[in-house]
Amino acid sequence: MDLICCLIFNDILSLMFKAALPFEILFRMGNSTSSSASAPAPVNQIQETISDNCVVIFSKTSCSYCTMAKKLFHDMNVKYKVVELDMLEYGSQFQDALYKMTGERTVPRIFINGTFIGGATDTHRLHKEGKLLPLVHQCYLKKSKRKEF
Ligand SMILES: N[C@@H](CCC(=O)N[C@@H](CS)C(=O)NCC(=O)O)C(=O)O
Ligand code: FES
Repeated sequence: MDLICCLIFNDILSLMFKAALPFEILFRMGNSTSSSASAPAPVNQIQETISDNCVVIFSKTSCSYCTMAKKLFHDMNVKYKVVELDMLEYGSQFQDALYKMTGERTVPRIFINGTFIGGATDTHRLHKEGKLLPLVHQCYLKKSKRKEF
């Protein structure tokens, strides 16, 4: 799909969703239950999400690169947490926070074991080099060791 078309489509879709969905659902990310006044800053929410989940994909629902990244993990039978930025009222602020944390505000932004590993292209390259699954397994191991104590 043409990238510019994709981006315009992304924005239209995002506006449609924002009009249709109630405020609370749009604002919340993950299991957060706080109201807009007391919601933690995007960077803190991102930190919490990437430390709670071995694989996190910051994505947009209409983005084919994002779909490819999700499919890669799905096909490896690896559970992942997706945050669809175009479904969040403050998705753009999350992208700003991701920019601060990773140097880019593009999607997908993928984290494994709390560490940023790159976008879709980087992730596919890591997979080709046989380096992706070991990163996931490192995280599983770390979490299972924590449970032992
Ligand atoms: N090489 C990058 C390309 C990322 C990219 O250009 N993403 C576009 C969408 S496909 C983007 O995020 N555009 C800005 C936006 O949607 O906010 C990757 O593989 O992740
Ligand atoms: S928005 Fe078109 S591939 Fe990501």
